[in-house]
Amino acid sequence: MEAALAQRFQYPSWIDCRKVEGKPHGLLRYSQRVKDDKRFRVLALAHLQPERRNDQRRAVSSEISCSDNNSSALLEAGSVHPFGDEDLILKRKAEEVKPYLNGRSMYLVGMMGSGKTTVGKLMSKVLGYSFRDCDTLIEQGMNGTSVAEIFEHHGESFFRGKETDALKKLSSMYQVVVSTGGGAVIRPINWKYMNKGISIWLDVPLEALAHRIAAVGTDSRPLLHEESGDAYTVAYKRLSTIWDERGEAYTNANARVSLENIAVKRGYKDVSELTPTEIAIEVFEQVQSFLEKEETMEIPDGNI
Ligand SMILES: Nc1ncnc2c1ncn2[C@@H]1O[C@H](COP(=O)(O)OP(=O)(O)OP(=O)(O)O)[C@@H](O)[C@H]1O
Ligand SMILES: O=C(O)C1=C[C@@H](O)[C@@H](O)[C@H](O)C1
Repeated sequence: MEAALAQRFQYPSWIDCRKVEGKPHGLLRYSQRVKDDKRFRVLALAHLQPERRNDQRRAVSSEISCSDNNSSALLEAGSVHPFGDEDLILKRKAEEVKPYLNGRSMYLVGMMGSGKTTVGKLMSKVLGYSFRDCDTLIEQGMNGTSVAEIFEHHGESFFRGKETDALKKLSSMYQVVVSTGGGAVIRPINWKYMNKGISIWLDVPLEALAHRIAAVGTDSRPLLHEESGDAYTVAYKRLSTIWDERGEAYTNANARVSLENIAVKRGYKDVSELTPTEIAIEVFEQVQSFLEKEETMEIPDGNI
């Protein structure tokens, strides 16, 4: 019965065995002959249990085989967490990416409630970067006046000016993970500042955003605040209008992290199952892809 319920999935990929040596859990153990080949194809077959355990990881049984052009072998069969210890994976991912950042800061962009603060704090911790929240910086610069009060007493355009000033200041810093305000993407000048670092768009479905915002209330989010209606419906309607106005602007980011894509990749039923750590891992994956593309686009010296 359990076997019938189990989901089966495959994740074949080319890997460099120098990268997997010493991975935790002792799962990827290769013979010296295979190690000497350095690059080979690994096919991992895993059986996902449909239910999550308390520790938020899925227990699976797995078979890992590898092959090169001439031969193939079953390397390991046993029980494994396919995404392992997420905290450790996140730490390793950060260590992998960090040397290629050259100290550049990371700017998280996305709609209100997309997780920029939550994910950004995790990223800064594993990178050893500092974390800055652009809204908080604006509030501090106004002697603690809240964003909601700034909107109420001075209007949105005054706030946008302060937001640009804050981004300008942040752009002169290195090794910072910045959680930008949801509307930072609408002014082209802000991109000039964010482009000093690497920008990442957290792309979260509106339904999920509305659920999150309904759960915490709209008091601190003046653009979503309305008098009547049930919290989810009000948030969803306002988010839809805002999305129509600025959805396109988010695509200017250097990298996109789609929660729907991660959920599909991990075999989850929807994005609500994703933990902030899993999202942060994907952020580093997408940053890595961006850096690889950036490198191939660099013009070699002397060819200008
Ligand atoms: N992966 C997640 N799953 C469920 N809830 C989450 C997730 N990430 C963040 N949240 C929750 O959603 C809410 C918004 O998160 P957060 O403050 O990090 O978003 P934000 O993008 O910084 O929002 P804003 O731009 O409005 O300040 C918080 O209550 C947070 O706990
Ligand atoms: O989406 C927006 O326009 C905003 C998002 C918040 O982070 C704040 O910057 C402010 O409430 C405006």
